[in-house]
Amino acid sequence: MQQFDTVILGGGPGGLAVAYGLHAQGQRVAVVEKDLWGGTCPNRGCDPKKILMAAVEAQARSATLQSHGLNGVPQLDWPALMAKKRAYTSMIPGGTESGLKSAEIAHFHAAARFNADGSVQAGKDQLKATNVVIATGQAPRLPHIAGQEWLRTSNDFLDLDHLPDDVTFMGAGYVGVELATIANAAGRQVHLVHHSDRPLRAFDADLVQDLMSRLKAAGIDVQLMTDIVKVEPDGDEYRVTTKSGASWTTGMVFASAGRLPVIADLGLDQVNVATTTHGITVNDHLQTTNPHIFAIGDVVDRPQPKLTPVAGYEGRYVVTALTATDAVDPIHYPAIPSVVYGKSQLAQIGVTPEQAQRDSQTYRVNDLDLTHWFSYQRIEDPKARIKVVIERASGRIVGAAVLSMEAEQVINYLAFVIQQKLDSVAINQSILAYPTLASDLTYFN
Ligand SMILES: Cc1cc2nc3c(=O)[nH]c(=O)nc-3n(C[C@H](O)[C@H](O)[C@H](O)COP(=O)(O)OP(=O)(O)OC[C@H]3O[C@@H](n4cnc5c(N)ncnc54)[C@H](O)[C@@H]3O)c2cc1C
Ligand SMILES: NC(=O)c1ccc[n+]([C@@H]2O[C@H](COP(=O)([O-])OP(=O)(O)OC[C@H]3O[C@@H](n4cnc5c(N)ncnc54)[C@H](O)[C@@H]3O)[C@@H](O)[C@H]2O)c1
Repeated sequence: MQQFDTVILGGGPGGLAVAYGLHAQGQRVAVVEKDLWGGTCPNRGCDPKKILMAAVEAQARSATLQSHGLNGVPQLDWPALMAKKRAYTSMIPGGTESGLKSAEIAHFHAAARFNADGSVQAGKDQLKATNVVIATGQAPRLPHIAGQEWLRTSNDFLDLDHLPDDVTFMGAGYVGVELATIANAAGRQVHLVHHSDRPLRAFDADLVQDLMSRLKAAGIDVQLMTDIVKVEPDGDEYRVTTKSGASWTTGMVFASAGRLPVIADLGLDQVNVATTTHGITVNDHLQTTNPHIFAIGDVVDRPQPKLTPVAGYEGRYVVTALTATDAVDPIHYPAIPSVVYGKSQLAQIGVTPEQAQRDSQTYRVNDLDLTHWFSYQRIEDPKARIKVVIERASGRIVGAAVLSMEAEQVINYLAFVIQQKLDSVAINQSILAYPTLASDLTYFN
């Protein structure tokens, strides 16, 4: 039995934020990881996806500038791109582990599980701690259809030696839209199949429709209101069949129909930790139904989007909660930006235009077509639009939804504007380099 102040289950962005934070405060901590040190984001999520996306973005920039004195659109070389991705990801687990080693943070490579006495079993090691933090994340959900065993996931896509000529994505959420965009840019025939009429449900419906039009214009076969019911081998390929009886052959089918919390094998019932189908139940101090066990990041059942910066923020909150001498306030989140990356990026933050329309006494919405604004005309962005939500009483921006090739930058500027409660007078106090995206900020409200 080894004794610690805090044991952390999961060595992803959430768990590592807790481990380093508590270690810096002088706690004896141990972190347990069953698979790849670093977790989903740097190994098989955000970072590898964004490495592939760099080539997609460069290709898109070249394509739109064909009428702008540029000749020729570069082609994606999948093996070379994958080699670049692997050069990055292959270093992550070792680099993360050696970081823990040099910080002298105890770490165990094993699937952790609670024992009935509340200790944590990590392989042959039994770890006893005053508190435990669960940060075990989510894993891809495989829909229950005939031929489920033939479905691949984002983990497979992001490490494919060979990308088939024709691929199908089942589910048009973040993962489906982003990976479909990459496969399409690599010159593959792509089917993006969604079961309802509302892909990317958390985002503004008008802007999602604009994005779907962009995906279709790029040649992606977007099928809404379509249920895939069967996948079966057909020679070297797979045959996909829908509920309406339509069918086609495709090289690979990827389940991009959401992710599920990793909770099944943790022995949570032994330690009185309640869960729902969405994850671990926590209060507004991120404490589970067992007061000595906390949970953070993708594994928790909370309404905040499941994103790396959110996992890190929750990790830092738990560090404060476990080291403060006085009682800490409930967790309060700043406005959280989310971005669906691609040739056209879709981003959102704060009060949504839909919420604003429901409460039009409090908010107004500026729906601006930015396509002909200099910043977007310069790069020949085919469609740039922003809906800015403004609080009537203060005149301040409190939310926005953006579609453009530059949305990831615009949304981060707006994150500062919203967080710092800047009104247009305050923004005008700064001299911002012109002509840039930042210098557009004063015209949004
Ligand atoms: C394809 C894809 C793209 C994404 N892109 C973005 C993006 O662009 N931006 C963004 O912000 N977010 C993105 N995300 C989401 C982001 O990866 C997650 O929000 C983030 O990784 C959550 O961190 P976490 O620490 O909660 O969980 P994870 O990173 O999933 O880490 C949990 C860790 O716990 C380990 N574990 C599980 N069970 C046990 C056990 N019993 N014992 C020990 N260890 C265990 C797992 O192996 C894993 O390493 C993406 C996700 C995917 C899948
Ligand atoms: N850019 C980013 O920040 C980024 C990128 C990828 C993933 N993520 C994170 O990972 C999480 C998971 O992403 P995701 O795309 O897997 O999930 P998601 O929940 O965003 O989307 C899955 C979609 O699939 C649909 N669906 C469910 N069952 C289906 C079926 N049988 N057939 C067709 N469609 C079906 C759902 O209605 C949903 O719209 C996201 O919520 C996000 O937090 C973030």
